[in-house]
Amino acid sequence: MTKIAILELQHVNKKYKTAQVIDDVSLVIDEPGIWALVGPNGVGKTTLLNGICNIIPFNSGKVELLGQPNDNYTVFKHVSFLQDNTVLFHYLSGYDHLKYVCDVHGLPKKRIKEVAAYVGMTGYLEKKVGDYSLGMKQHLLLAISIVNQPKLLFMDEPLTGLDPSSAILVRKILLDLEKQGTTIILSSHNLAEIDRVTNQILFLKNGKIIEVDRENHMETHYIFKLSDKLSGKQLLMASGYSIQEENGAIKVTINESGIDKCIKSIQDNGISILDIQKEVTGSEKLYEETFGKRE
Ligand SMILES: Nc1ncnc2c1ncn2[C@@H]1O[C@H](COP(=O)(O)OP(=O)(O)OP(=O)(O)O)[C@@H](O)[C@H]1O
Repeated sequence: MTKIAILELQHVNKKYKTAQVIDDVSLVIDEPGIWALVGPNGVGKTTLLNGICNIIPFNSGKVELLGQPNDNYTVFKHVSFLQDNTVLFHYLSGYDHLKYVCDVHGLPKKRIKEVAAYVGMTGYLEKKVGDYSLGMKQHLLLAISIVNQPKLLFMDEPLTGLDPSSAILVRKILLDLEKQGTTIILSSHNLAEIDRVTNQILFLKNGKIIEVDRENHMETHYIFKLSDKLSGKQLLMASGYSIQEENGAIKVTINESGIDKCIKSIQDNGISILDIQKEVTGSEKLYEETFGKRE
């Protein structure tokens, strides 16, 4: 039996007047997971997502979502798209928006409060959207896009206007959804957040998709807080580890496979590890290699 792709693009094109924004793009995603769609301002990320979700027509080419053509609207029972906040109605409350979407999907009313609590917007659910801040609108957009527990979720800049704690919450929600089997394709300029949620990046450049598996390019760092920073630093340097000092902690750049040995060598020298945090980086370097340095 042939496997049904989660998302399949066949030779899609989009031209605005003379500008070929999407140029003969083909892509198959057939494993669940999170993909980041990345590229400089104006490169065509929103155009691509809008075309995929049939908000605007491509000039040519074919799109299939969960094995169905994207003009078969029944597929949108399982596919959601978090667009920018211009899709919201200022004279309606968050509750009104969610009620409408629940009615469309045939979901019970209790789902409204459930999803509002999950995205942290219970406190302003009844307020009119016209009185929402940018971040509050973003929470509502997120609630709308996940209320139906989609199998495939497109997100255009889901982190816009979010304070750090909201960004952390969104990260948790993305990882929860991924665990539940939702495939997420999100456009974002926030490379540090992307590093925290996925290895899989789709760069958009000159109308073409460049697929990158960051696994081969990522760097793993462990940030140690030690009982004796100076001795720890000397020990790690003498053992040949690549280290940096950062806010009173020592950051060691090391493969995951080498971390146990590193921890043991610190402890064997009588130094206590007070805290240890893992950080993965890599997409910024790849971005610069693909598009040049950001100003
Ligand atoms: N309706 C339209 N008519 C004409 N040109 C358009 C239209 N919509 C977008 N464009 C142009 O297409 C290009 C891609 O725009 P798009 O909004 O898709 O980029 P983006 O990668 O999402 O940008 P950003 O990161 O700034 O959100 C831009 O040059 C933009 O000016």
